[in-house]
Amino acid sequence: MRYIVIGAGAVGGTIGARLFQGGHEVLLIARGAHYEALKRDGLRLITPESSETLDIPAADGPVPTRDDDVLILATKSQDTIAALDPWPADLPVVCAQNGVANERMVLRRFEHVYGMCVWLPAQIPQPGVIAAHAHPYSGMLHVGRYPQAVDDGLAARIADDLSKRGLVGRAVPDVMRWKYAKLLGNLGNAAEALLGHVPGLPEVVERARAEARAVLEHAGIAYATPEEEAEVRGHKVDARPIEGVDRGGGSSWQSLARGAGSIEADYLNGEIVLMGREHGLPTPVNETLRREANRAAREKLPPGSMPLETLQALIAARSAA
Ligand SMILES: NC(=O)C1=CN([C@@H]2O[C@H](COP(=O)(O)OP(=O)(O)OC[C@H]3O[C@@H](n4cnc5c(N)ncnc54)[C@H](OP(=O)(O)O)[C@@H]3O)[C@@H](O)[C@H]2O)C=CC1
Ligand SMILES: CC(C)(CO)C(=O)C(=O)O
Repeated sequence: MRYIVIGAGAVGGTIGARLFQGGHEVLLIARGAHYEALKRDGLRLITPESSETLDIPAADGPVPTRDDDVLILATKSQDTIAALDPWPADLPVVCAQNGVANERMVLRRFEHVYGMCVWLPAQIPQPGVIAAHAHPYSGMLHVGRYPQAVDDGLAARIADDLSKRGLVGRAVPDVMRWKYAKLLGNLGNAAEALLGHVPGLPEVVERARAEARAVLEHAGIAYATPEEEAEVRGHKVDARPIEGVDRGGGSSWQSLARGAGSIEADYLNGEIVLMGREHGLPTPVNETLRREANRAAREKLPPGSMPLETLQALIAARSAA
């Protein structure tokens, strides 16, 4: 089996590197300066304990495919459709992304779709370099068929392959339940990106999560419980410092820091806004975070550019509207 990692950035680069170290055939798909560096110098994987350069094949677009290829999609959600467009629809696709919208988007064109719940803090400190901040495992990955559990053996095989080196893979029958739980966590991404690490951040994040829990409950959507998540916490897949690498924040923070011009908020806070609208529930906190994060990305503002009081006032105005 060959793993083709589409969007070999922070998450895709780590997964590709760990699979490659585990002895699997891997092809990284990247673009721009990151692709040029991967092609020229190989992928440098830095962890809290080690730094290793890996000579993993890379391409900057689609290649002739084989029957035993598996596509691991690791772009931001807003890039899902464009990134998959050139690839043949008969290949299995694993959505190694946050949010809960990608699998359904992908299922429109691809028949064999798998979700992956990604607990894996990482970043691209410079082109060609991936910093994987958790240790001793770089991450924990729950994987399962979407929309329903079909025991075709592939999820179990992928979980085994991931577990060979530096990652914990788990095949599960209910991957979206895990992804909804992770979505609750990622509602803090936009707030962190907008505010930076100010003392008022946890309170804003908790308000966004409380709003989301009410929406999920109303919609009858189950998500993994904190008790179930204990195994994830047990593997300590939270970010640790790496000497010489500054990890300012999570993936949305990184989008602003890079001046990427887009951010994933429509698929994180925006998912709660969408469900709130479908079920007639107000979601002013998530709505404000979604809108303001998009504006900050569009205007290429750096992380932490919004004062807490400004955000609180915008949320209050939205709540009163
Ligand atoms: N970073 C983290 O710690 C974590 C991230 N996640 C989730 O994982 C997913 C990926 O995030 P992350 O790894 O941070 O994102 P990154 O931006 O680091 O990596 C995504 C990569 O995909 C590239 N890309 C986008 N479109 C294409 C395309 N059409 N062809 C080739 N390459 C493409 C991007 O290039 P370019 O920069 O040019 O756009 C970028 O290099 C997101 O859903 C995120 O929420 C989950 C857990 C932790
Ligand atoms: C949980 C967290 C913050 C881990 O890095 C993440 O999922 C992200 O950065 O998007």
